[in-house]
Amino acid sequence: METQTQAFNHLLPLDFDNVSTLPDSYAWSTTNLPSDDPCNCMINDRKASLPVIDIGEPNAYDLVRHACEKWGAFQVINHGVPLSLFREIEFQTRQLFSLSTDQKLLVARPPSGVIGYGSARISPFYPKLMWTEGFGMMGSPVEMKTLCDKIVRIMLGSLGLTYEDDIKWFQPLNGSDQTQCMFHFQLNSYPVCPDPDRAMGLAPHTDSSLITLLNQCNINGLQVYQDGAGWVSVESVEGALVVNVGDMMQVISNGKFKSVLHRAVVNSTCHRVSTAFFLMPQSDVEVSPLKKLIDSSHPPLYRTVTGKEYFQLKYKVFNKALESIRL
Ligand SMILES: C=C1C[C@]23C[C@@]1(O)CC[C@H]2[C@@]12CCC[C@@](C)(C(=O)O1)[C@H]2[C@@H]3C(=O)O
Ligand SMILES: O=C(O)CCC(=O)C(=O)O
Ligand SMILES: [Fe+2]
Repeated sequence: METQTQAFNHLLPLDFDNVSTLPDSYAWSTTNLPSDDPCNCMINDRKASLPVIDIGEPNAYDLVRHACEKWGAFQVINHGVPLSLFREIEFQTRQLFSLSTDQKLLVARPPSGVIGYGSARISPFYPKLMWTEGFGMMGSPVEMKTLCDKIVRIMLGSLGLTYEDDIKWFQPLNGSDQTQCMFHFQLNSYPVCPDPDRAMGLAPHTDSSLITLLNQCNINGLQVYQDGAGWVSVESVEGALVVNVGDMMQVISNGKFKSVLHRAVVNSTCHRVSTAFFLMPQSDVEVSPLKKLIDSSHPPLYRTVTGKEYFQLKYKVFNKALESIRL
């Protein structure tokens, strides 16, 4: 049973600025754990490169499809989002996290909320605390909405689908009032860590989104899990965005595209920040495998679920959420 203090710890991050040794509550184990145990923070030095795809290229459809089937993620370039926007977002993110803890706690995220300052929402599912602090908000710059529109269009197109014909609820992302998508914008901060090999930035998880656009801000830390290879570092590419396949995309693609298991590790030399845009269905939207992907030899793998129902499930059974809606 969690003590009140433990429960409280899950909510509010440490004041990382005044810590010279890793507190035990933040010390993860690398010994006597299987390599694929989510609590094993062992950093292997395996390098495999996530595909870097120019979405302006004619063969982008095939490259995106292969990456989503094999990795559940890829890096995108020639995406049309100005570098100046990335730099401005990163500057403001660093300004925010450089505020004093008291100031940041003025906008603390409520225990079951998603908006505001606090520790990762997935903290309660792990025995140790994570070396991170985050700030969540709703909404997103129009450039990111447009890019999501482009990327989802390519992902669906690679399966012979279009969102106009096949996902009624996914309307053009240019502000049309029928759209039933929502955007969660997450800022992540990973302060310099005194003992990074025994700490965890953001523990293994899949995103609940359709897709997530992640900017590593030119400092490595993201790792994706690949069967057979284990944890693989994603080399940060200047100006590129990482595209994660989320749980909702695994559902609508009827399992063709895999929601990528990923985590973030920390370092002892620089304060890393990352920014992530989550493209989500609205709470009342019914999400299910797309009809054109179902036939006599490809039955639906998941039952219909609303956005709200899935998020509630995710924060109840966590990494068993997709399994729990399996048909
Ligand atoms: C829109 C969402 C995705 C998210 C849960 C949330 O409702 C708001 C916070 C999001 C975030 C950001 C950091 C990683 C993550 C796993 C988490 O703990 O909170 C994601 C959640 C998710 O994708 O399930
Ligand atoms: O900081 C990172 O590289 C990963 C962040 C992440 O996975 C998330 O915000 O969902
Ligand atoms: Fe994530």
